[in-house]
Amino acid sequence: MATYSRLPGSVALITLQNPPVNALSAAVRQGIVDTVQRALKDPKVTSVVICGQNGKFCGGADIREFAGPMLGPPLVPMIHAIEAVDKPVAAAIEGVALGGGLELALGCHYRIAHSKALLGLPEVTLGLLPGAGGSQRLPRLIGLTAALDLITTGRQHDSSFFSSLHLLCVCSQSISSVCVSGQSLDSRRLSTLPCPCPPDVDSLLDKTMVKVRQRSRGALAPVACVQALMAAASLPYTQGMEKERDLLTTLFNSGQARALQYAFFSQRVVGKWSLPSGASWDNSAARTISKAAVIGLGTMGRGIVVALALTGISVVAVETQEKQLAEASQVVPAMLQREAGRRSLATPPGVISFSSNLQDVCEVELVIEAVFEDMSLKLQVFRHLTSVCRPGTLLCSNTSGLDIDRLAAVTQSPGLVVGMHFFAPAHVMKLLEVVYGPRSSPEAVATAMQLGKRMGKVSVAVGNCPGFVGNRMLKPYLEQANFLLEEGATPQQVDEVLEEFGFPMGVFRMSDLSGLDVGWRIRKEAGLTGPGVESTRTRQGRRYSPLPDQVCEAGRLGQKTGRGWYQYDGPGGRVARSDHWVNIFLEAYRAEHGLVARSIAPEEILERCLYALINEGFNILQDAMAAGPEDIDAIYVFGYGWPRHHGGPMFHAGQVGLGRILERLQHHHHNHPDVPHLKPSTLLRRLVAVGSPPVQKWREFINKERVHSQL
Ligand SMILES: CC/C=C\CC(=O)SCCNC(=O)CCNC(=O)[C@H](O)C(C)(C)COP(=O)(O)OP(=O)(O)OC[C@H]1O[C@@H](n2cnc3c(N)ncnc32)[C@H](O)[C@@H]1OP(=O)(O)O
Repeated sequence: MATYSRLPGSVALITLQNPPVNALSAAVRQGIVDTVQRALKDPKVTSVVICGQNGKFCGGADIREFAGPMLGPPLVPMIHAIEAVDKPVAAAIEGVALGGGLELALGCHYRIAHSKALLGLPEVTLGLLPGAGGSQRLPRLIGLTAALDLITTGRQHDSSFFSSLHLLCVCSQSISSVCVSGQSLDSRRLSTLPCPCPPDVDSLLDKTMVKVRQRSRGALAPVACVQALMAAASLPYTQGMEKERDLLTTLFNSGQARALQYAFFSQRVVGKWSLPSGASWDNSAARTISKAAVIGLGTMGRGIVVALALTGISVVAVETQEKQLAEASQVVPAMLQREAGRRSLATPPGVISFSSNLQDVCEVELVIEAVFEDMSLKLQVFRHLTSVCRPGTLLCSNTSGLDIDRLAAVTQSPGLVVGMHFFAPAHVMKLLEVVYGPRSSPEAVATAMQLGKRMGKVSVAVGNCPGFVGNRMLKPYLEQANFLLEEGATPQQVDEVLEEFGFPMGVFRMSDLSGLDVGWRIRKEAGLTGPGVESTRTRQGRRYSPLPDQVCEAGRLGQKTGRGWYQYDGPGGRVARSDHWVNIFLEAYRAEHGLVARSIAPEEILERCLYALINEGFNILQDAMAAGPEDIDAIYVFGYGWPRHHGGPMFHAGQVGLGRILERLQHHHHNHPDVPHLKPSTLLRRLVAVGSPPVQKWREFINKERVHSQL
């Protein structure tokens, strides 16, 4: 709703009230319409100020309402009516003015903001465009070039940025009242202004279109944003608004908008974590960490040190190899400085001290071990840590899939051990898997989750199983990609299909980037390859492709060696080019194993890779290793490049139709009975059997099934 009050004198104050962010729900819109009318009718009122309750102007349209029928007064005519009134209306912005909130402010005649306010038009991130006149008013105020950047990226900025664009005036005190009166409003109605465009407007629009298409392949909203701004640049306001409306309608009805809105809420759902034990975010206290240590200063360790220091935590960075330590003590401060500059931090970074002595961690509150991915080495480190650290120190491992419980077992306080699985580069990537074992205490999980949040990560609590959630699902995906090569595909064909779907990189390019030796080592440890293992295509009772092992044996470890599934311009090169060697190698491999290459349709490539991955997601939910589909989807969107406009693998499954996924998995499993990952999971079957409920209902269904022991 919106409340109305008359300040002493002649100013009417309208306050938006819809906690927590004063989103423009039907009730708020109705409140605005009513209170503006009241201000207009009151002869004593000469000007109007619109503000938001609790120090927040407005977080935009109420996203939760998008799923239901449209109720209450629509935004566009409401804002238009405000712009048309003949008493001056000012938006007094504190906290946030985002999306529809900023569009409302753009309909006002004046905008004044607190210096710390955050403004932006993030609709594109929800699969929409600023469809309440924002795409037409903003470029008229700040010019086409700046508006294109803001609207197509959805970036948010503080008020000093916007005041430099003459969008608002900034004040440094809390806003209690603003009064503007006595001036002509003609030039304050943005819809009546021309749109300032650069001389090479067509080239600007073309270049932006190419850029947005490259940035998020297959995403509709950024393209629609550019089209709306083209209209602003070339058409009168009224026709521009018609274009805006048509584009918005198309976006609203697209699956992409639903997927992106789901992604918005899943990011928030995962913060409200719960464990099978009943411990959860609202009943578990977290410790505040001010001093931490990182053990191992390879690529991951260095990134973790920077991520911690950026939050103001003092870090003891330990590396026992002198050469590595010397290199890290040069590189890490530079990384920190660069990242701190990029983020223009409010908190000064924490102090980093480098050491080669594990003893130096004795005073810290939390340790993150990031040594080489080798269980015996990690066990040795944990035994040492438990003897040198103060009782009560939290011991975390950055393992990407090893058993947290085995590490906990060698410590004096297994309850204080959790996994903190970062993604490379650790100071940049948003995802953090917080891995709890059966003995991890709620306090340890809560602390790791909160620390992740402080570092700006999307932290997801996951159970302790090989590969946890992300890498466990990646395994069947990689496996299918290798099988497809055996059957006749090339790495480029597979990658193109996945990139067309929206992944920034296909599976083979991604493997080359990460280093092919990572998986090779894991397969050796699992006894799947290496000296003494017979070179067959069935190992440990299931189909196995030795292709990636043989590529490694040829010394091709990916980008770092300049050769992998592709060739690069020397070691460390980044541009992947197809390699004749790979084609000859694949032909020889097929001939050796009596395989006849067939032409494989893109649909089969996509289905086998994605549905095998999705099927493992269902197994993970069934095993209670993730609390709900949102957890899996957040992991894939923030850590594995899953295109956000497809919501995440589990959401995508719902959009494709669970019945269809089941039917295709059955089909592929029938053709490849020796591939257990293609066998449809029990949970998927159960969901189809009860009529394929929407993804938002799965959590409840799984919990019920578990109670009745159906899973
Ligand atoms: C016709 C088309 C015209 C207009 C279209 C739009 O306006 S679309 C909406 C555009 N606005 C946004 O995209 C802003 C989304 N919100 C945010 O970015 C952040 O929530 C915000 C406002 C910066 C606050 O961040 P903070 O970290 O402080 O809180 P949090 O994100 O956890 O949010 C708190 C709870 O508020 C819910 N929420 C936030 N924004 C909206 C919204 N616009 N509509 C509905 N609900 C919103 C959020 O889900 C949290 O609720 P919870 O129950 O805890 O999940």
